[in-house]
Amino acid sequence: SHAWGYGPTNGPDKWGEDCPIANGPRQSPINILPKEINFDPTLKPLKIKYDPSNAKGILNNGHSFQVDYEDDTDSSTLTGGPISGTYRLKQFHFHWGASDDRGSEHTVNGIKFPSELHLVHWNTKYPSFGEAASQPDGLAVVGVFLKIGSANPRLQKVLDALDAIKTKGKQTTFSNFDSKTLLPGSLDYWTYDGSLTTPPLFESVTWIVLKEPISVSPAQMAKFRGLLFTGDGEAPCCMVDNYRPCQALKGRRVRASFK
Ligand SMILES: COc1ccc2c(ccc[n+]2C(=O)c2ccc(S(N)(=O)=O)cc2)c1
Ligand SMILES: [Zn+2]
Repeated sequence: SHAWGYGPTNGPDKWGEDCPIANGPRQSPINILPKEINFDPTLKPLKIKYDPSNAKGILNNGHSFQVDYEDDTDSSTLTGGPISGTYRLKQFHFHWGASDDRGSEHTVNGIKFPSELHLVHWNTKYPSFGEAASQPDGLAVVGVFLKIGSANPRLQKVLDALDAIKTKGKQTTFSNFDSKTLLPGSLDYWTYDGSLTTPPLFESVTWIVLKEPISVSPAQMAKFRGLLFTGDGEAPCCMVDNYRPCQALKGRRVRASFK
């Protein structure tokens, strides 16, 4: 089977052929309708503790780019919020569009943002990320919307590394980066039970989507769009529109940590 992607022959509408769970009961992303969401007073505040020295490298994986973290100790963790126990930061990555009118995976009242950041954490009750990735309580992903505005200085170090990883499979060292600086001022969030938004689409993710976006400038968005889905020597295909459309809620409840 040809590898999955975001094109007309291997995109989200085709993923169900290799991944039947694509039509499962807890798929992501979803459209968030704030008016239909209940404030849940039992939800705790998010507790995020990241150690900048855990940043390892930055990789173009042919679907997005990701910054990978050392995850063999509890030095970069997510606790509190809707989750119980300790989840370790594994990587963060983005999804974005070919133009500013689309690119995010989750939407709010049907509105698409130009990009969405995902910080991926795994439940330390399991021995490794790979083990946790397929468990119903295995992963917790913090989603942050990017909104067009002034240039975001916190993104600059990530963007400056992209020239070195233009094509699929390229990676370079990326050290001493505090991904906490990517978060907005408020940690108010919506949360629901969902899935990975790319194959294998495992229904293993507690989604924690922050209400407040962070800013990104048009010039910074252009840098994301300068990456390629394709590898060296292949006909170049711009890495854009690497987002999955919203999936059916199928009776799931979305909760808010704020009034
Ligand atoms: C065979 O087991 C796996 C497990 C996970 C895989 C994966 C392939 C790609 C991405 N992942 C991921 O880790 C992954 C995929 C999607 C997301 S997302 N966009 O945050 O939902 C996060 C993480 C394979
Ligand atoms: Zn993602």
